[in-house]
Amino acid sequence: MRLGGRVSAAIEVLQEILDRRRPAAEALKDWGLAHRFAGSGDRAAIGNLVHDALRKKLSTAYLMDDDSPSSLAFGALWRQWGVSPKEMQELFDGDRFAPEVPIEVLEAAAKRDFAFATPHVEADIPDWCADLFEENFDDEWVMEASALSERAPLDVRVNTLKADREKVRKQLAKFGAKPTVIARHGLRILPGKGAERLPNIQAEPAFQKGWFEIQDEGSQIVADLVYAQPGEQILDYCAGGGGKTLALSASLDNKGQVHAWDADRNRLAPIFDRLKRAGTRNVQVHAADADLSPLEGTMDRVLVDAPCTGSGTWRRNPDAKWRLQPSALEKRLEEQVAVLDAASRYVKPGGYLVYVTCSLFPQENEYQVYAFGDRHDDYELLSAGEAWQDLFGFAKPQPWSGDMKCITLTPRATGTDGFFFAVMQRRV
Ligand SMILES: C[S@@+](CC[C@H](N)C(=O)[O-])C[C@H]1O[C@@H](n2cnc3c(N)ncnc32)[C@H](O)[C@@H]1O
Repeated sequence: MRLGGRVSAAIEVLQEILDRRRPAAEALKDWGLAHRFAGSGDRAAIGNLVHDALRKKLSTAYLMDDDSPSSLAFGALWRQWGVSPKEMQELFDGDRFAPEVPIEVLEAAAKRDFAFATPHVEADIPDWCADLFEENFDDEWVMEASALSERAPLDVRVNTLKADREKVRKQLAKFGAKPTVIARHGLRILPGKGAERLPNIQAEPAFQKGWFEIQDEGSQIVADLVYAQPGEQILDYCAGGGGKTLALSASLDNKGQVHAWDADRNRLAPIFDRLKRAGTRNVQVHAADADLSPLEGTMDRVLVDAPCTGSGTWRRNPDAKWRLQPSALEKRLEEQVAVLDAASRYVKPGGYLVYVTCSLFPQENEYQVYAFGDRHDDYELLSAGEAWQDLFGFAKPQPWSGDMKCITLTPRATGTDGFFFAVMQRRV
């Protein structure tokens, strides 16, 4: 397919997503099934254009003065892919599958700016989220939110049980992998531009051998900050697919034990293959209906990687940004209260309760931690700073912290997905 056909396809898929509120991944998959002639390069390019259009949906619609799928796709082509209207006309010339280039709209858009736009438009977030971002990031909130509308890199965590960073870097050097700036065992492959796709590194022998896992640098950092020490007993209470379980297990160097549990058995299912590939011998997976009572009051550390809105991951899931409703936030808040209270039972006196989200809303973060402290006077909120200094030093990019205790990672501050981290110690 030529560029024109790809743009037509992206418009068609965006129509499905916006009119029928379908998840982007589903709409793209269906398009691929219905157009089997399209090659993998075509599908990747169409996917890129759709995701880029969704990332900057509001700001592009504002500049184009139109929020139709066509304007969003052309706007993305112009603003994010760097194709000028004139180049579009040249590239589409003689392509019978190409849509007509809205030349006048694009020219008018190039003359407009955000001087009269409400800030959430420039920030590319739903209007009801603006106050939440402002509360978190003060007068930097628009820049912080905008950073969530860029493409995300592909990060991997080197599995120190089987390899070291240099060994894996050499294997992935052909994709431009470089050591992550903060995470100690990470490598980063930068996102491509335009139609370029990220490499399928899971097809690499090094992946099959368990030398690395795909994991955002922010997720690696918060797992490292749990500060699991060899010989300890750790409970990963919301283990999901086991991303952090695997990192914790590597921190323990197979000495001590990680107990992995999740309320949802389907989410836990992939963990078994991943553990096997990683060569971990110290993870005990507990079924969703297992009786965990024998673990009560015995864990050195309990990690609550809580269910949340995921607002810190909007770079990767731009359609989730527009689908999120206040009612979903309310539901997550209730779940977080329940999960923190339940998980705290397993911490031994003197042990640590770690609370993590991939949200950037203070309601899901600091507010939850402070409210937990009000309900449980046997817990004290500690500063994450010492562990940070010990693991990463202070010369690296620094996370946000409003209270000098809890920390928040963001694409703009730390170059990672958005994550919140807090640690509380149970009094002896
Ligand atoms: C952010 S995800 C976990 C991601 C995972 N830790 C990782 O690093 O790949 C949150 C998880 O919390 C689980 N969850 C939701 N409610 C829960 C509850 N009441 N108790 C335990 N887990 C719960 C969800 O099933 C989901 O897998």
